[in-house]
Amino acid sequence: MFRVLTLNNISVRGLERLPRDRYEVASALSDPHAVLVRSADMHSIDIPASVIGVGRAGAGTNNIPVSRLSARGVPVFNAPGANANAVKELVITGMFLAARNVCQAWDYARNLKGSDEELDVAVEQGKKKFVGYELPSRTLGVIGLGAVGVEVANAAHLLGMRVLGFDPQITVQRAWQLSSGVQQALSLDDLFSRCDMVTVHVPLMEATRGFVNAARLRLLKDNGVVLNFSRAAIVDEKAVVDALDSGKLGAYICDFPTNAVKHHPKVVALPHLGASTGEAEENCAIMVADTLKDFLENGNIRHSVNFPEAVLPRTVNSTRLSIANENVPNMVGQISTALANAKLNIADLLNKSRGELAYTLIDVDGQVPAGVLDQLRKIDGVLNVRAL
Ligand SMILES: NC(=O)C1=CN([C@@H]2O[C@H](COP(=O)(O)OP(=O)(O)OC[C@H]3O[C@@H](n4cnc5c(N)ncnc54)[C@H](O)[C@@H]3O)[C@@H](O)[C@H]2O)C=CC1
Ligand SMILES: O=C(O)C(=O)COP(=O)(O)O
Repeated sequence: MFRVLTLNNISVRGLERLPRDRYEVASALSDPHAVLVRSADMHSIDIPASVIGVGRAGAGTNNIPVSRLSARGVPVFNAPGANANAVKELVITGMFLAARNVCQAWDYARNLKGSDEELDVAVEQGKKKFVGYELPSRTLGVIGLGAVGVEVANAAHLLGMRVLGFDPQITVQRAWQLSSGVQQALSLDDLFSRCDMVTVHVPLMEATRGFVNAARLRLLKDNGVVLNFSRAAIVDEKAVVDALDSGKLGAYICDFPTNAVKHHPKVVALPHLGASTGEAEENCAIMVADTLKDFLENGNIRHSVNFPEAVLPRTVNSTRLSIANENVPNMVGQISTALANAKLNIADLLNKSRGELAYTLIDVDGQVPAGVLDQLRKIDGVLNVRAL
């Protein structure tokens, strides 16, 4: 029986993928094998030693202590692309909110007082304050061309905007998906200096923290717009408020209502709604539950942010060993020697590495005695051994 601890509400459609006869899933249980999480902060909690896998039903993993878990040989999984359409739709909504001053105009209208005839007069007088612009007259810069960024760039291009993209590590898969009408910016500064609107779709990490800063905002066209549906700290909020106050920025549209920005009249701050659609919640939960199940039951690794992709079909009449280890020389040699000394025959083997970590799946004919597993665990650099 596998025990799975949930730290956030996870869509039932996903949890249904973990059959009750083999899985106990609850928001409070002891010695869990795995954790399912959305945005709950795992940095501040003790993750029990029993945990062998963590699944993020979403994209960003900055709420998870990934390097601490890597050192324990624990893969962290996410659900790449599963909520990208939901985020794209809200980003495009945000562009319209900014271009047509929708929130400020709505606020004006709902606060009008008087008879309907008086309201008509106030409407006709007041509407000139909210004159907007149309998207095809503007240039959008998309920073980060991953699952969300590519969708946003393609949609904006279809709306008639000129679109520039910047992502030095774009994958071949995403480059294939990107509309050929999206032009490449050579650097962040190049992008900012050629755009009216900029939207960020990068993970929060040291390299991206505060990289929408005062110097870059100065490069943007006047009355520009910044959209941030990634993470609050990617944007230097003080610089944004200064730019809003000076008129350099016309609007900041974001998913993070911090005290620094939420009351500003030119800010629209939503309560982290990017992935909050029924469809996205289901997609993410299903994808991550399937991934976690295949890992727990077969040791296969897909969609991990710290481990290599490692998928090996199972051999009949064999025991599967999954071994997480440091990526150092002679690990496979030591592992296969230990198995040979125990007169165990290897039927199939897969060894993959990623950065400082490596992962080995081995199908061994017959049963593997517990003593052999203990020997494998004693090999210097081995982080985790399971027999499945
Ligand atoms: N508001 C919300 O509810 C949601 C927010 N997010 C946020 O959006 C982020 C992006 O999500 P996805 O597109 O699904 O992730 P992704 O991993 O598919 O794409 C991220 C892209 O950023 C690029 N990148 C990394 N560092 C960069 C840099 N310094 N400059 C330019 N590009 C860089 C990567 O090469 C990658 O292509 C997530 O990490 C998360 O923080 C994602 C989903 C929902
Ligand atoms: O997927 C992401 O990165 C998100 O930010 C969505 O977060 P959530 O699952 O809605 O708490």
